[in-house]
Amino acid sequence: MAGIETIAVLGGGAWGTALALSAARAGRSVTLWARDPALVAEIRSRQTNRAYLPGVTFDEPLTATCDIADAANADAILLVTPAQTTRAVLTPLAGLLRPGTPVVLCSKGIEKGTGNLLTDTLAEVLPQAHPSVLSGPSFAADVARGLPTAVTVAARDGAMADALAQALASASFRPYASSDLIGTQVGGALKNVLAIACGAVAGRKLGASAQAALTARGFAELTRLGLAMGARPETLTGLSGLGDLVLSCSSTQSRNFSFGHKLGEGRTAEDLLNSGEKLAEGVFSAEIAVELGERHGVDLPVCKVVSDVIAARLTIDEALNRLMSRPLRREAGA
Ligand SMILES: NC(=O)c1ccc[n+]([C@@H]2O[C@H](COP(=O)([O-])OP(=O)(O)OC[C@H]3O[C@@H](n4cnc5c(N)ncnc54)[C@H](O)[C@@H]3O)[C@@H](O)[C@H]2O)c1
Ligand SMILES: O=P(O)(O)OC[C@H](O)CO
Repeated sequence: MAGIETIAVLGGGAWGTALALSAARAGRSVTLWARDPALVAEIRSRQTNRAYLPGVTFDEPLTATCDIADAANADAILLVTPAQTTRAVLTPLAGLLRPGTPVVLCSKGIEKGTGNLLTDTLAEVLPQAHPSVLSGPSFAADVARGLPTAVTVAARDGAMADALAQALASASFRPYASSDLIGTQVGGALKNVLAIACGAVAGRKLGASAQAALTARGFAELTRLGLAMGARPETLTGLSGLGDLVLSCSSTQSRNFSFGHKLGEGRTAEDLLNSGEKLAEGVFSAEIAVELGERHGVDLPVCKVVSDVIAARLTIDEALNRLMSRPLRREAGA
């Protein structure tokens, strides 16, 4: 397999910019596509992205463009826009992408309306692409600053996953290759929903014991759904599953945890969404995760209460009562 030298990153937000910087540090030639001409101008003139990565000056030069056609000929494309925009962002590449080009989905979510994992959407829009996923415990601000990070990079074909890991690896960024596309995506999508639940527990001041219990029971949900959908157990206990769950369920740096924290303090989801809160993917994935669970015959009680709280069908206290009054059961057979 030929080496991956040129990389196009689609998405000029926090994670897209951080991954572009990280790939440049790894020695790749990187083009960042963003839809906002003002941001592209800022990157070209100042090598900064002050709105999404305040305080970070790029240590490696990035080429920026507003024309998505400039991305089509790269050896690999990283898609890093919000999960619900995946279809719209990929569609213009349909007639441009060379067969076999790896498209690495770096967003974490499930497509509303279809219940698709993002690789299913990719297969519908760009069937010629080689489907790949990057996920794991990694805050954009940490990666942008070159703090040590490890992630999972999965591709349909293990040799492609190895090539992508090789291309993205640097002294501070360590990808582990995998061929489990399903497991890698289920972990990233569900941890966002579960982080909202843990944030709400913290915001409602229910205690560290409750937060740990919810993290563990959340992991049981993530595992049940992942296995029912065909994930490998070792992926679910790896970086993109348990690793990312632990990070997001314990840190106020997580936007999903932070969103939940504000719910716990009494704000409503509608109010938060209307007041320009930062992107919290779990808000959009919660309901569809519950639907996926129903489709696969899997019970997801924590995701269900998160979905109900977001839709204002339940208060935080009612959610707690619902979880605590469920019939007792054996832990292993849950
Ligand atoms: N920020 C992180 O630490 C982090 C880490 C890992 C994964 N992720 C995932 O990466 C994805 C993106 O997150 P982010 O942190 O970069 O979000 P962000 O809010 O910082 O940036 C999102 C970017 O997407 C752009 N965008 C929105 N809609 C678009 C559209 N229709 N077409 C083109 N561009 C559009 C916005 O202008 C913005 O530049 C999410 O799925 C998130 O879960 C984020
Ligand atoms: O800020 P969050 O909650 O979107 O989390 C960012 C990353 O997904 C953490 O791995």
